[in-house]
Amino acid sequence: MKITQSFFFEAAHRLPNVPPSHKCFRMHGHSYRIDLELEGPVDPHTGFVVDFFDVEHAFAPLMERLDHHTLNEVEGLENPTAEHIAVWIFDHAKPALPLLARVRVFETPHSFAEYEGR
Ligand SMILES: Nc1nc2c(c(=O)[nH]1)N=C([C@H](O)[C@H](O)COP(=O)(O)OP(=O)(O)OP(=O)(O)O)CN2
Ligand SMILES: [Zn+2]
Repeated sequence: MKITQSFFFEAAHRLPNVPPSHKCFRMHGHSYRIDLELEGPVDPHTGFVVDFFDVEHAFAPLMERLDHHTLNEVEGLENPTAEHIAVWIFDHAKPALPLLARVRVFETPHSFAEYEGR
């Protein structure tokens, strides 16, 4: 069974490795949406794969590091593309969420990066 929980945060970033003529070379902001997908068996008693409240609690420390921050200043996100943010979130969230199977990072409603840990 798969479950997905979405989180939303605001952050600034710039992409240091695109040409200076690229608009994303300049500092700007996004309203990010993060989808955390967890996969595992349904507990026969609770009916949950994982309680959504527990997912929220486990993800809260990472939200603290991202929400209303300049992502380039976050260790490991010096080049904060959606792809790198997806990997960063997966790697940092996995220890607290062992059933984490996929992370999607939406920079806009119509563009996202997806990472499954490989
Ligand atoms: N493969 C990727 N391509 C781009 C990424 C990325 O992370 N991975 N990031 C960007 C920039 O962050 C850019 O700000 C993205 O904005 P954009 O898709 O252009 O969307 P906007 O809403 O800001 O602009 P519109 O003019 O409305 O399309 C670029 N590429
Ligand atoms: Zn951007």
